[in-house]
Amino acid sequence: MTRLSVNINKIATLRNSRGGNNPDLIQVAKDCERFGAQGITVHPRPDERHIRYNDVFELKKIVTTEFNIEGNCQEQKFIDLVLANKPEQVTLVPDVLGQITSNHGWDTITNYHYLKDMIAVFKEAGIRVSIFVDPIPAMVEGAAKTGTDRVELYTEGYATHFPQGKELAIAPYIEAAKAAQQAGLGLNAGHDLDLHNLKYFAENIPGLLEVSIGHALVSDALYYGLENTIQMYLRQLSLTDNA
Ligand SMILES: CC(=O)[C@@H](O)[C@H](O)COP(=O)(O)O
Ligand SMILES: NCC(=O)COP(=O)(O)O
Repeated sequence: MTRLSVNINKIATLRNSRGGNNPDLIQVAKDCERFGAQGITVHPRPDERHIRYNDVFELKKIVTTEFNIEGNCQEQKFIDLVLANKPEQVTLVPDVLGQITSNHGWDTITNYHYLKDMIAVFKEAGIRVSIFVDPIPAMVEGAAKTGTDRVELYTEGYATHFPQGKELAIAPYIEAAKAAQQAGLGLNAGHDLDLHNLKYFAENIPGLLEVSIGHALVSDALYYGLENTIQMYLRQLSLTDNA
C-alpha cells in the first residue's frame, strides 16, 4: 500500500501566526504518527514562514516513522540542516525565493551535473534522495542518470484538471510513472492531493511508494478532526488496489 507522509507545514503556519507555541508542532507530529501517519514531511523555506530550521532538530528527536525533509539544496543552510539531522529521506525541490509554494520540478537534463554532485553528498550521508519532477518522462529519465533513489511527481496539474476529467488529468502521470519503473526509480508524489482525487491517483499510478500531503489534509482536519482525517486519507489509500 502507498505510504502516507503528513506534511505539517501548515500546522507551523498556524503556530507562527500568534508567536507562541500553540499548536505545539512537536506534539502534533507525535499525534499524527499515533493516528496512523506513516511519515512526517516538512519543507523549511529560507524565510521560515512556517517550518523553522530549529523545528527540524526537535522533530528529528521524536519522529519514529519516516522523516522527509523537502527543500531547495541550492541553499547551503538547507544542506547543512539535512546533513545535521540525517532524515530517512530528503526531497530536493527547485524553489526560487519568494514563491508562495512549490510550483515546478527540476529540469534534470540541464541540471544533471549539479544534481548528480548534490545527490552524492546526501547519499554519502546515508540519506535516501528523492527529487521533485514534473510528470514528463524525459525529466524522469534525466533524474535516473543523477543517481537519485526516487522521484516525486509534482501533482498540482493532476489536482487542477481532475474535476474536468480524471482520465486526461492522470494520463501524463501514468506515463511518467512507467518511465520511473523502467529506470528503476522509486516513485513518490505530492502537492494538492486531497480526499477527492487521492484514491483515483493511487489506484492508477504503478509503483507509487509514498504520497506526501499537507495543505488539504490540515484544512480537512478543521472539519473532521486530525485523527479522523488521517484515517480518512489512509482509507483512500487502502481501498486502492495499487496498480
Ligand atoms: C514540494 C511541495 O509541493 C510541497 O511539499 C511543499 O512543501 C508545499 O510547501 P508549502 O506548504 O510552503 O506550500
Ligand atoms: N511534497 C508534497 C507535500 O509535502 C505536501 O504538499 P501539499 O499537500 O501541502 O500540497
